[in-house]
Amino acid sequence: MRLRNVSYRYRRKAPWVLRGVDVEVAPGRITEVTGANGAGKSTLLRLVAGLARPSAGHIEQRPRIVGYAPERFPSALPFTVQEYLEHVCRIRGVRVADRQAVIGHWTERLRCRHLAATRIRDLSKGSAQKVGLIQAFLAKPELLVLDEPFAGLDVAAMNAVSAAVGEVAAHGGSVVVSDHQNYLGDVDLRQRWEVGGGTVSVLPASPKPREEKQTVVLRVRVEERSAGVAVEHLRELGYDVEIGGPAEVRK
Ligand SMILES: Nc1ncnc2c1ncn2[C@@H]1O[C@H](COP(=O)(O)OP(=O)(O)OP(=O)(O)O)[C@@H](O)[C@H]1O
Repeated sequence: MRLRNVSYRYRRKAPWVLRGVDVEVAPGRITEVTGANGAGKSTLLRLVAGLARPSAGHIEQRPRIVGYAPERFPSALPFTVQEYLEHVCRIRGVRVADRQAVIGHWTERLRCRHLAATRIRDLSKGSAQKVGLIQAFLAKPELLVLDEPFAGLDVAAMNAVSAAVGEVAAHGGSVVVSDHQNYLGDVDLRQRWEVGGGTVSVLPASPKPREEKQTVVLRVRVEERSAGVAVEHLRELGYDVEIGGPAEVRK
């Protein structure tokens, strides 16, 4: 997908937010978008996702299935979480037979399955943010556009989102994400777009220095029959998991 000489302003005669942007989004690549407040990052992401049309220039070869999560999820929606996600599955063409499994997978992964019957307007800010992210992942996006996805999330959810972003790219999807918290540090970033002064500069993503993180080892005891599920969840959250045999567990 390519943005060719794209310019954007919100109204005729309003100041240009972006001028002559020429950038490419390649399959399997994660692009991090940075820039000061008000530089035009959200505007650029909406153009990439197809939610705004360029005032000049054009966008070619946008993938068909686009997942987009806005910076602030519109939490006044009159649905429960389950109703909303079913609705999204319907409009995104997720097969009827797969819908419950897909919704279950993502709500489990982001630890909000227990909120299925809660009305979206009654969710906490972080939980609403999770639902906003889940709807972007539901239909296996070929292009995933996330605007500050980590704002307001707890650490487990941040790890889960970071891992899910890596998976979309590993399956050949393109990902464009603004992340001023630098939380995407552990995924394989390929390029960075710096938005400023109405233009977008393409920079190689400087590999983030891997900090020596302090780690601790936790022993988690689970029933043998639940072990597979527990290991799967922990690995999805990005934790290193070693499996001890029954003798070791009983100690
Ligand atoms: N709906 C709108 N109508 C008119 N102007 C807008 C609208 N949305 C954004 N703008 C203007 O466009 C410019 C870029 O805004 P944008 O939200 O894209 O920046 P941003 O880099 O995402 O900022 P932040 O880091 O604060 O989220 C700003 O000057 C903003 O005031």
